[in-house]
Amino acid sequence: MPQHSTPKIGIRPTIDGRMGGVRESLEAQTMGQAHAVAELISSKLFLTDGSPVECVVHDTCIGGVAEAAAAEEHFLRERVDVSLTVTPCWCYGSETMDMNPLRPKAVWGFNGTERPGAVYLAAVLAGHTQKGLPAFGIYGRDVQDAGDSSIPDDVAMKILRFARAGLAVSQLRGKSYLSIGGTSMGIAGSVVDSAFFEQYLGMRVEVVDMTEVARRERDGIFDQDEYQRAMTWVKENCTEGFDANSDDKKRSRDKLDKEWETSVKMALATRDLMVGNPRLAEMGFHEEAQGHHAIAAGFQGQRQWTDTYPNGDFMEAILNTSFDWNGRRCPYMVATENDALNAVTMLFGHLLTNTAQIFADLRTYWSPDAVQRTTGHKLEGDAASGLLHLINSGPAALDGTGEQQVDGEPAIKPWWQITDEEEQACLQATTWHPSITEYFPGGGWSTRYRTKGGMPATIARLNLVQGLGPALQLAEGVTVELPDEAHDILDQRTNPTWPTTWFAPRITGKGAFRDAYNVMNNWGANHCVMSYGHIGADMISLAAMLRIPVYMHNVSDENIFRPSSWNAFGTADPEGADFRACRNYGPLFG
Ligand SMILES: C[C@H](O)[C@@H](O)[C@@H](O)C(=O)CO
Ligand SMILES: [Mn+2]
Repeated sequence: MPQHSTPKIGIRPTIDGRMGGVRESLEAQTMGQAHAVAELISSKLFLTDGSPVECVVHDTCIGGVAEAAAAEEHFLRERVDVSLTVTPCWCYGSETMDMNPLRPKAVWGFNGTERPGAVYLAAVLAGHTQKGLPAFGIYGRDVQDAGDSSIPDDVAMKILRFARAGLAVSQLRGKSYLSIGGTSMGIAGSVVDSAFFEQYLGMRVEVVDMTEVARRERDGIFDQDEYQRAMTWVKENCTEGFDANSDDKKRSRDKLDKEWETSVKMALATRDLMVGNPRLAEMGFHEEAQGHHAIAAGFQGQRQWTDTYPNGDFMEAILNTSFDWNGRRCPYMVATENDALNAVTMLFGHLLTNTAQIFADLRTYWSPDAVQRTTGHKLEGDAASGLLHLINSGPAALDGTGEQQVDGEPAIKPWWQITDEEEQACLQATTWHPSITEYFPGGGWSTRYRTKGGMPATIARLNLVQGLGPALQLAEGVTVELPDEAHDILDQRTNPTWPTTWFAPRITGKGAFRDAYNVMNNWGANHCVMSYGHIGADMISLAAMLRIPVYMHNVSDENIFRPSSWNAFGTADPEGADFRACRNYGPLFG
């Protein structure tokens, strides 16, 4: 099996190059600042496999171009895909700067006045702006004393936001999106655009026909032992719920049992197609064992597959979840209906948080009046402006039940922080139902749950706009729990065999956030992704690194952190400036 390296963050301590007093007096402080930043990042940030993020501090301070070149060679050897330059003092701007065009970069200039770190920061950022190499500038609000080795909170917040976004870029780069099948029911997001993946994400698109999944099922090309274990686990942990089909559309028990078997095999086959499996090599399937190096995938399903075979609901739901019969593990990002643009949005959310993502249709905006008319319930508090109904067959991770906890509140956690009890609670809050035969003639098992209320969450969507390119939209808000009776009335109007999340966007009174109706009305497609937490600001930093403008968000101005050159495209209207800056720079890998 091929081996792959993990991305690292490079720390560049830059220094005033004048020897004979100035440089020597600053060496210890500059190196100390670099190590403090490395320590901050490695103690707070983790890769998706749960390992702490490694930082590479260049072994010498960088006082001029020879040392800058040595740092670059060092970073290329170590797979440093993200760089953070730190300094407390004046340094020679264009001689010390990181000029690698693909590497997201930031500069922290110490806010002190004994030595002019902020003057260097401004000078080097001017260089970055002038040369078309955007860099994030970090300048603490309050002056620190020369000997102060601490990292102020506002600086730490920006360092971590930059690092999270930069690591997301580096984890995308070089990977594949695996399109299993083609376009589903005319959904534009599943018209997979290779050029977008290549130019904006540094990824490639791999395509396999859905018949490959059928072949693996037919010929038993999956780990047979694992399959047995998975079936036992499913019988113990996946509780069957009601069959919502009319009597003439109900499928026989024998057929339903076979659908379970196929569903589990589909999960094994899809995962192996994405990331490979050494067990397949032991069985003689050496090519299959390698997989497609996919960090995300999509399964067309509807209609050609689902008209004949069980749908992808179990496969998508379980792969997107943070655990299965093998215990807790990193969730795979698998989009239903092969909606590649939602898959990318899931990837953004996942790489920024290490958590499972909720893929959903944005089915309905329920106004307070409509809810009151149909249920008698009055929406109040977070829901006063109305609710968005997130629901879809299949791919919403079981983590979306909200049965994990942070500080006693419903949450979705990185897979390595989830406890046995929380895993069990997610499974128990979920029931599995025979899919609706009229929609899915080939059958399959759909998940049903109801997300707990009170979770801070962000919904997002990447759209492709002809003539403009990609554009991201997002809305921070909170999940809402309706009283049982009201929930049931609204749920029964839809497909009650699918998971439901009631989401209330945070209303700002401005633009698309005048009210919840306008959030729905301005959504760019049929799908969205819900991520745990308020991650809009992190998404905005990530989008800027990739030169993807964000056209609708409710993140407050103080939390927006983009490369400093964005300011030169206009400061009064940051949303408009973002479009101009992204257009000016063009796609990162294009
Ligand atoms: C069953 C239906 O075809 C649904 O899958 C459909 O409404 C969608 O999810 C569209 O995104
Ligand atoms: Mn859908």
